[in-house]
Amino acid sequence: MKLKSLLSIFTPIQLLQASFFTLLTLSLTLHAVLSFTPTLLNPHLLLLSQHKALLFSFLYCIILTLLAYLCTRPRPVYLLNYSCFKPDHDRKCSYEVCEYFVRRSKRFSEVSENFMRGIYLKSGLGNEAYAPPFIFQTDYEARLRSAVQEAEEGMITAVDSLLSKTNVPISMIDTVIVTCGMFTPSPSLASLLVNHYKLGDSVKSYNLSGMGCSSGAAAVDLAARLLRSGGKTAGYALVVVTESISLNWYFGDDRSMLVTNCIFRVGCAAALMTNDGARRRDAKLELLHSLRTHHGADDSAYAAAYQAEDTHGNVGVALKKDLIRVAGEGLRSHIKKLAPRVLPVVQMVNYGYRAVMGALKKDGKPHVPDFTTAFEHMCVHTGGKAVIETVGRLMRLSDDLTEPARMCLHRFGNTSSSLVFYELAYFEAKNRVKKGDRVWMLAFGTGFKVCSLVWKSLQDSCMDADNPWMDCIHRYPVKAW
Ligand SMILES: CC(C)(COP(=O)(O)OP(=O)(O)OC[C@H]1O[C@@H](n2cnc3c(N)ncnc32)[C@H](O)[C@@H]1OP(=O)(O)O)[C@@H](O)C(=O)NCCC(=O)NCCSC(=O)CC(=O)O
Repeated sequence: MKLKSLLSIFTPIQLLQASFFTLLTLSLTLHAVLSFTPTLLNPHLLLLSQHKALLFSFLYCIILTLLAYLCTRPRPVYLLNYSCFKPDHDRKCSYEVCEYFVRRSKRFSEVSENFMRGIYLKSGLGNEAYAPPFIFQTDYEARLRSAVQEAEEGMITAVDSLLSKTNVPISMIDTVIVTCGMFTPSPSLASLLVNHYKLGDSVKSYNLSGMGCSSGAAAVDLAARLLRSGGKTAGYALVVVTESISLNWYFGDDRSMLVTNCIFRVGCAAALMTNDGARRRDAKLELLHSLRTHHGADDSAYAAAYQAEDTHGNVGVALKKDLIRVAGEGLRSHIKKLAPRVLPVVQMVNYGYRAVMGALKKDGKPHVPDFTTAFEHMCVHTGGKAVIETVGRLMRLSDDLTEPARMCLHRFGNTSSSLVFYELAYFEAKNRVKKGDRVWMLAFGTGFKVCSLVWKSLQDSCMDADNPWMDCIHRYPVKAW
């Protein structure tokens, strides 16, 4: 660690110059030693003296390789901590609340009411996921005000909680990234945070939108890239992953759009990331890999989840039935890229061998490597019952491995891009994460994107006081479907 921080003071050119100088000094020293040593007394030195050119080239290569490794190795990025928003108890959206809202709003046909009831009952959602504030208003009208309220409540609560846990002064935050897929007010939600916390004028803010449920992973990836490119100075990036579903409630009769109403619920997570090596001992996780694959060049993948107007002009997000196939295809191609980065050598060799044999036999059955050898914990995308089932089937994951995803869907619904943090919180609430464990977060997003974050745990986890599972973890796991 000390050597690394010492080396980071120099530019690569200076390091190269230093390596030449070291080589020259070494050569001269060795030459002097060999010239003055009685060769008969030391046969090893005699051998070296006869192959000086070889020896020096060898030494030179070693030094250069070492320097190249140290210069190009990405700076570690840590997740200091994170917080998940848990709305008030009275925002719980039970079956009765849904039924009451749907009937009283008088905005749906009887056929649509029956369809939503059927989907809701089969969805895997329990009675405790949270609805947006407007559902509890008497006029049942979603307005800009309620959408801002929904986003603001989640962001401020999660960030307040995070800052009090991490003891990082506001003044140290130099980057703010907010991701919110479907709601883009002006000024942006990132600016809302800058204003609320009175952040300094040098803060860099980024506001991502329209990127679907994988944008939480994309925001973490962006934060890591910014922190790594920031040179030697220690930086702190606040990443807020939220969604505001108020203005995206669909009032119409298109079935694929009605599915959205049934599974999306309120959620938000805030994470503080840093490249400050001095905070390593306080950090929860270190980011080992991030991988994003975009499958939007394919028309059916692009259209799998799509915001549009229905035939009567009502705006909604259609979750096409084809989404499940698209997610499976995307995942297959994603893990081909992920495998070489994370799998142990033995698994990789086995995977390569099976892939070659499969291609020779042309049996059309792609071999899926055993990712349980690469990760101790998996936060599988909680996009919906069928999404979890597809990931489990495709990757041959046991029910134990998809348990956190199923429980997350049951307790919080599809909270969009923040869902992987709710899953991490589940692992922590169950005290399952130990120091050194590797955690895989896998998220899908409209577009169609597949994103992976691979973390290493830096400490044995325990349940933080603000863990969203705090008051209910004793009841989980339950049978969700
Ligand atoms: C909706 C479900 C809970 C339904 O559960 P089941 O599979 O048990 O039910 P089922 O297949 O019998 O379907 C019940 C009825 O609903 C219809 N149905 C199901 N899915 C439909 C859809 N997407 N569009 C239109 N109709 C649909 C079926 O045809 C059937 O109608 P009939 O009875 O008439 O035959 C599940 O299919 C599911 O989880 N789907 C995936 C949801 C999804 O797309 N999630 C991704 C969110 S997007 C995301 O996470 C990423 C992002 O936003 O970026």
